Amino acid sequence: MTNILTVKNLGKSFKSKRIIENISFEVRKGEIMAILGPNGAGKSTTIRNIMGIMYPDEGSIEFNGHPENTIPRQKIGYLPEERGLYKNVKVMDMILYLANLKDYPVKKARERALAYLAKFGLEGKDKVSVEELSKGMAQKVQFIASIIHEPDLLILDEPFSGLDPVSQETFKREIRELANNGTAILLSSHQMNVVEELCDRLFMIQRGKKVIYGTMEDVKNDYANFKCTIKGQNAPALLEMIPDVQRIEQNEDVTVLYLTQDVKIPTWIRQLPEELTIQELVIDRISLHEIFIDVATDQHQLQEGGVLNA
Ligand SMILES: Nc1ncnc2c1ncn2[C@@H]1O[C@H](COP(=O)(O)OP(=O)(O)OP(=O)(O)O)[C@@H](O)[C@H]1O
Repeated sequence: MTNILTVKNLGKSFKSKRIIENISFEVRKGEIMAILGPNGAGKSTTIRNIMGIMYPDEGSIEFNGHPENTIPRQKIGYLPEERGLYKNVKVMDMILYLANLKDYPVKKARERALAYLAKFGLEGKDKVSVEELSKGMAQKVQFIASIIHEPDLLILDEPFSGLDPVSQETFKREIRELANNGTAILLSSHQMNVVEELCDRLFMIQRGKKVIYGTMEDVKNDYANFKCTIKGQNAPALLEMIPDVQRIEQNEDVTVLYLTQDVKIPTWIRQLPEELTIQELVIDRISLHEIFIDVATDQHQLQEGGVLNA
């Protein structure tokens, strides 16, 4: 697949503090790539460097074959983390103003804006001023503004925050459709269930450094260890006898045993102590949400270098 964006060995410091270090990844045509990490990990700093809002101290950024200083930024769409639209301007004027900044034909932008407003349930809001919109409505308008000019690369920083579940579904559908039509999408989100469902690949960053990079499938295969949930009153001493357990969590009569990476489930089940009280038992893999928590709290034993091949 064609690389639309190539980020190589990006590094940035503020004063003497290293914020991001050796960040390298690609975003390909037609894919949804997630950039994930705990608060303060360096996601927005990475995005701001890509957008040319700040300049990297080290490394390079290439977009569609263009090096950093010649990137045609009108082919990039950006929904920033900080939402901001001019308050006393009409919705349509706002969208057309932003389309014009991207050198996009006004007539075409108006047609697209009306179609998108209708798609997002905002028919008739084109003549309303931005300050009359609810937070979710304003976010939809800002999303429309970020895609109005048919960008090749779309960068979405926390696109789902503040949206109700129905609007989240609408956004998810639209983002998938844009990718299916060839847009390369880089998306930052803290909602792991949405990321798991929507994204093709992910890049996880912690304290400014890459910790996981790969397809959703590879990440799940390599990091989503099995966990066993047992319902029944069991003494900690008995649970601690069970082999291949990395961590035990107990909450009243529910115990979750987090298993080590290469455990063979049929063999493991046969080793469970006879005395164990089992009213219910479920074995499944941990979710991306749990992988994230493990990585962010340094509980996961990452492989050497901690990185998958993307
Ligand atoms: N202009 C700045 N000056 C100094 N430090 C900064 C500046 N911008 C960001 N930082 C620091 O850089 C680090 C990374 O911040 P960044 O906003 O990139 O994180 P993030 O991963 O996007 O976090 P969040 O999930 O909270 O949005 C933080 O420690 C932050 O305090």
